[in-house]
Amino acid sequence: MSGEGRRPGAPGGSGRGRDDRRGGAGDRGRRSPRESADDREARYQREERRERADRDRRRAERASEPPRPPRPRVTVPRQVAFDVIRAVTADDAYANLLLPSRIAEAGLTGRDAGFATELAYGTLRRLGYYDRVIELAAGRETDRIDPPVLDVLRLGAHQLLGMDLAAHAAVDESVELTRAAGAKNASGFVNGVLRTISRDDAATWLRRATAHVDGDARLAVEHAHPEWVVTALRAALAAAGREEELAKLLAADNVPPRVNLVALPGLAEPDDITGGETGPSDIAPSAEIDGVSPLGLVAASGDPAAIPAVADGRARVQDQGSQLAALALSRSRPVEPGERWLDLCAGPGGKAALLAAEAARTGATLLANELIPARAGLVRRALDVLPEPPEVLEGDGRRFGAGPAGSITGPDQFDRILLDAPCTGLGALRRRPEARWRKHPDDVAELAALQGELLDAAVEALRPGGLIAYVTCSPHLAETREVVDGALTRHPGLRAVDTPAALAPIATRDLALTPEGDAADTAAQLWPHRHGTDAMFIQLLTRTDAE
Ligand SMILES: C[S@@+](CC[C@H](N)C(=O)[O-])C[C@H]1O[C@@H](n2cnc3c(N)ncnc32)[C@H](O)[C@@H]1O
Repeated sequence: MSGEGRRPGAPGGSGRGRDDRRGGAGDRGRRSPRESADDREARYQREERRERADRDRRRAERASEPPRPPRPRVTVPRQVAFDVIRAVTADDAYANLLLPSRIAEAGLTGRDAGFATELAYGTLRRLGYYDRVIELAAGRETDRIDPPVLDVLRLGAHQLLGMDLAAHAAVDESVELTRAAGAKNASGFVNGVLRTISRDDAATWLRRATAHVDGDARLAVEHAHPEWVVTALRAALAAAGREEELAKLLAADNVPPRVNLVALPGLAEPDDITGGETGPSDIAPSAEIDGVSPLGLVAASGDPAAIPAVADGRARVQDQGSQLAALALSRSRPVEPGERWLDLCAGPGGKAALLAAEAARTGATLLANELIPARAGLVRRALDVLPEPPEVLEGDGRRFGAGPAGSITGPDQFDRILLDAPCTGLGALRRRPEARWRKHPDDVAELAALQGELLDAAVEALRPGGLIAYVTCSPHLAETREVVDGALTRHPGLRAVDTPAALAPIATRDLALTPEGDAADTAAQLWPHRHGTDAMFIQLLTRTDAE
């Protein structure tokens, strides 16, 4: 029979018999001893049809099954965020400097870039709070957890409690991250701790973390600030008659600021920037006029760096509190042609650029000084957009005035001096997510001493009748009012100028700087929760005598 020759498995063919191959299981392949060759062939065909049908059914079943969950891999935004957090906690990197370059290297854009940013910034901002939750969930102190594993847990805790992401994605990817970070043997621990955290909601964990804690210690846990910072902010608010606003201030520190822009006078007008100029990005970048500075805008869509005026340096990203600080110096009294201005601590040059533009349009001359050469380079770059960029000196600001031998300018040289002093930056915690955990109370005393010496140099370099703006992006009293009080005591000819009154006609709205009934307060303290700015402190001072 022709069929037998073609089918290797058929009896009498070249291969083994079918029954042998099947091991004789079941009915299939069983034949009666008296089966004819035709019957056998028919049976083979039946079996073959049945086998084919079975195969097709199995294939169809496989196709209709829900896809098996792929082995969780770490998504790129999570990996980028973890790498940044690691660099911050292990190598003291600055997240705001590192993250943009890591996002660009990973090719993240749009929502993915925003996701990586929220993961990294949100985790770093609330680091102290997440550590408290991790201790409760793990039943051990965080300093007994391997640092890379602790960072995985912090990132996981933020996804569960700060971002409300799906627990399985947050937990599974954290376990993968643990392996990728070379801590494979801790993956069970990470899984267990994060599953414990995921069993309760954010409000429950907050209640647990703040149980038996009161006062500033409680606010510190609740708003993820070190306790000493809470206490310092309470004192600063109290000095401005606003102690009851402490919780609002702490909450504002945890909200990323809007991107504020300044239009440099004489080079760009705020109206030009809102006027539909389009750049190369897919979402047309735009900005709208808003905020407390007359030169200020707020980025509304797209990448602000792609706004043409920003791309060519005529407009800059700058906090509007910083804008008001520079304008308090340049606009609070008329400028006499030929005035000499000094920016004593200019790096990286944000306020110097604004002052240089103001000087250029009023006939004054600006000199900028910066201690750190690399930062002096940034100042030069910031000033490059001006037709005649001001000179930038490199050196210690304490060399100005009639200071020690080596004084470079002698006394009574300048009509206006900006002293935007090196400080703790406790007023800019919104934009530097890890900063609050890096500062130490000891930093304050050291900086306050330097601030006092720089202010002495500024007083000596100021001509009688001239104007100083003493500015810090910290509201800490030891860096603000106490430095000013010290200088007023040391320099009998120095007078505090009513700074709230000076700012009133400059700002776009009533800043309500002076607390009710305190007409004697000459300082201006801005606040994130009240003004949408960093907590800039501004004190104008003048010399009434020839010292
Ligand atoms: C708060 S920042 C100034 C910010 C700047 N005004 C701006 O708007 O971009 C203080 C600067 O003072 C510099 N600095 C620190 N000690 C200094 C000193 N002894 N003399 C001069 N500059 C100093 C720091 O390097 C830093 O660049």
